[in-house]
Amino acid sequence: MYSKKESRYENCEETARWLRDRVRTPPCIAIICGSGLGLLADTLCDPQVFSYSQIPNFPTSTVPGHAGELVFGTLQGKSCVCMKGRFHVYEGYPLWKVTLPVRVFKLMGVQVLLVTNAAGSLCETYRTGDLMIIRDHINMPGLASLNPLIGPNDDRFGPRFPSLWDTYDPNLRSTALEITHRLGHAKLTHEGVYCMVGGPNFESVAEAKFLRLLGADAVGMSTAPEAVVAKHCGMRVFGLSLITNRVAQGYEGQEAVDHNSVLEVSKWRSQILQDLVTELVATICCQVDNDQQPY
Ligand SMILES: O=P(O)(O)O[C@H]1O[C@H](CO)[C@@H](O)[C@H]1O
Ligand SMILES: Nc1nc2[nH]cnc2c(=O)[nH]1
Repeated sequence: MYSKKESRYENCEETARWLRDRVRTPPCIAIICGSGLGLLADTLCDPQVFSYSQIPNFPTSTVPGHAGELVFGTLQGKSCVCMKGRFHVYEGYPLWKVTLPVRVFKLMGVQVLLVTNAAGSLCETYRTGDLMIIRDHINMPGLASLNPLIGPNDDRFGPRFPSLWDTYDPNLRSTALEITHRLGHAKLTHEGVYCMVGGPNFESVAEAKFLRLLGADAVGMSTAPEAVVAKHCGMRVFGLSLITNRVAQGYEGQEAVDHNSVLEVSKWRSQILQDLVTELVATICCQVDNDQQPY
């Protein structure tokens, strides 16, 4: 799971330097696009696109709906990088690799991470197509020692024992809520707890009931490791789930979920999600790190 050689600071530095040598403006905001939600990246102005396969040390995307491209450009005048496709543990990647892009972004000067995902609803009042602003998460693999911070701690990234009580930035959350009201989406927006499971199977009924009892409002197979690593290295984090399906908590009258239906709902609702993220980016104050620090 953990490889000292491959997860070291110098690898992230090499990738960051490779990108920084090529991008016109280093980013101050990073956006990770969830399943089927990559269209946001197409709205960046003055884009520069890199296929993951070109980038040193980067994994490649293997999941439909994750194009496998890094797009640099500006959104609302802010210098951004968008991951059109993320990495998941179920693809066979170790957690340090799943989260490597976040550390690379940190070394490029990113201060704010916006994470989106497709998720199933466990909360009775959420409907398919709703949005959930992530207030907190339950990192199920993390609780069982599958945590991206396991291994020798490199203090250049962050402390050995980071606190996670305020991982999802309260100011970004309240600003996002205001925006959804302004855009007329208040009725379909919730704030709740995202639970990450390893996947790739969707939940059994008993598992879904168990996760609900634990306090989870939505469940997916990503996001928590990225948020943990971003918080560890001092970034502000905002998380947004698109509810693509209801998770069955009974044995009758439920429709089975599959990845195609997840992608269909993402396509249907991606404009709403894009509008919210775009408006949120407009409110974020951050400075482009133009000097070559920290390397
Ligand atoms: O979390 P994202 O990448 O949005 O993808 C979600 O959608 C896929 C299942 O359809 C899983 O990968 C789940 O995590
Ligand atoms: N684990 C999990 N991931 C999802 N991603 C989208 N929907 C779901 C779901 O119902 N369960």
